[in-house]
Amino acid sequence: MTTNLGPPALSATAVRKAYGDHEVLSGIDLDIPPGSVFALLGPNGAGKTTMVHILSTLIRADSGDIQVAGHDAARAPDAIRAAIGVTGQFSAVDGFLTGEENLLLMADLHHLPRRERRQRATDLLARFDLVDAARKPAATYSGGMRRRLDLAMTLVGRPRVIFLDEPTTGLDPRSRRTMWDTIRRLVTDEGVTIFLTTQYLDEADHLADRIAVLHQGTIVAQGTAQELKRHVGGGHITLRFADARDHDHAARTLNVTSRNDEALTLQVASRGDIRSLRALLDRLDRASLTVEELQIHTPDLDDVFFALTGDPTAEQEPVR
Ligand SMILES: Nc1ncnc2c1ncn2[C@@H]1O[C@H](COP(=O)(O)OP(=O)(O)OP(=O)(O)O)[C@@H](O)[C@H]1O
Repeated sequence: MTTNLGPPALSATAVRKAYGDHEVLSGIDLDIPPGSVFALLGPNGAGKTTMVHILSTLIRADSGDIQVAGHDAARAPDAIRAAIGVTGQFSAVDGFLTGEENLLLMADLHHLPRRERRQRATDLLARFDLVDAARKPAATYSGGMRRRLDLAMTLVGRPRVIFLDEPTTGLDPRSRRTMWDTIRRLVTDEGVTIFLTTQYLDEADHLADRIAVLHQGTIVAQGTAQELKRHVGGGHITLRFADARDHDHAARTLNVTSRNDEALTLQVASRGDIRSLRALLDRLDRASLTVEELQIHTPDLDDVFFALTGDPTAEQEPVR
């Protein structure tokens, strides 16, 4: 849910970064409202990690303007660092320490007062469902518990913007769902802004209010999951006929995108909405053609991703 209060939590204008003559980011613009989840999607090597490193002030862009949590990256990188949390693929969890000790250590690093430090650790252990494991070494934790502890440690400093670099890579489906719920709760309960990079399209679909697809250094599409799916197309209806004559007649009557004479199927481009479905069925009725089976394929983020990042067979249409 986008609460859209005040100025953006994060904005980038014309951000460029090159390593030698390899331009990794060629003019990136982003505008992320507070209290929302933003997902940056892109194939390997697209520049996602570079973008996160620039936004979190770990490295500097060659040019462009960046504002995070109201601070300018060039003028006040320390203020940005104080306002953000970053959990990456390399976790900050120390396996020799217990979950509680890891949190207390983090509280010390943030110079929390003595009483507050213990209270914060206790609250976070409860919130991240780690109370039973609090006194056990983190090395004994499952992958999902470790990720939750890592995220809890990030929250010790009460960040306003959190960068999550592939937060569920390597987790089993149930742990991924728990992690998704945890991330969404952070946004609804505390109004933090999440900047997520992921290689999982369903993760972006499930979590993100807005998604940007990064490809070869530029953002080739940006919008809600629904907007991206609508613009890219790729939806179709598959019709299966019992009778070869009906199949052939329908193939000549309808505007088909492909036909299979063995399976007696036809594919018709469609967004899968009720109006176009009714129009299709009316046409079949008027021609007295009997359809044995009908399947609707609505475009998913896979279609979007492949259309934009290089499946040569996919339909392509620029999106903004
Ligand atoms: N320090 C560096 N020096 C030279 N080239 C670099 C450096 N860091 C990144 N690159 C190059 O920049 C490109 C983008 O890398 P980046 O890690 O940002 O991509 P990514 O989208 O995060 O990919 P992945 O999902 O594989 O992590 C790659 O071609 C990479 O080789």
